[in-house]
Amino acid sequence: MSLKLTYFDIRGLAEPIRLLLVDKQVAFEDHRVSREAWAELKPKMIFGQIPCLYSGDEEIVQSGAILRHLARIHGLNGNTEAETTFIDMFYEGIRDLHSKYAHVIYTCYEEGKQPFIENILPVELAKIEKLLHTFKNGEHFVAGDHESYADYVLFEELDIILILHPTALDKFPTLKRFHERFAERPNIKAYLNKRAALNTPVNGNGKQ
Ligand SMILES: N[C@@H](CCC(=O)N[C@@H](CS)C(=O)NCC(=O)O)C(=O)O
Repeated sequence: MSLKLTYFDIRGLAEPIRLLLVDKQVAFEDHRVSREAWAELKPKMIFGQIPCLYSGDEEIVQSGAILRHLARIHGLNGNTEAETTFIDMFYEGIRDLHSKYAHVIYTCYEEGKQPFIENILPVELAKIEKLLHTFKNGEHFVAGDHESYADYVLFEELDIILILHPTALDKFPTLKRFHERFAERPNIKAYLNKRAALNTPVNGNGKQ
């Protein structure tokens, strides 16, 4: 089955999907559209937005749906209903933090960055760290012993938070260790090195 992931040449909402595919060594075309090409493509998209994963004849949009689709296929969606529910819950919690992050990045970076770092980030990270302790004390993966799609989302979120505020995880040792461990996974590490050389922007407006 041929796979093509269409998104802008930024990390944004596609990056956890790319990380999952790279880590699991799933071959895919990493199709990055320019703003000019996007004007033509937009009307053809189901919700007028990307990322879009083309899987054979199937066209899948909505980043969460893409992640869960891949998670079901590659065994990254938990082994029991309770695990799957926990993974989804964890994912949605990170999405909430990401919405707050994206609000600052896209609407009020200059005046909003510092208040976000001081007032919002510690509160949100504390909740996520607490939840990460649920299985195996957070020493392995979100769902305990085995990987899930939420790991890729958590890693990317922590990674971009560290760009915004390099000491953000200093008071959150479990999150910090998770981030360090995940970055050392061989396929992830190779991808991160390649990405660093390309200097892929984090967000669409150049703010990070
Ligand atoms: N809920 C969607 C949101 C997708 C979205 O906001 N995509 C943005 C890029 S991050 C986009 O396509 N922007 C261009 C546009 O709306 O014309 C998802 O999770 O995939």
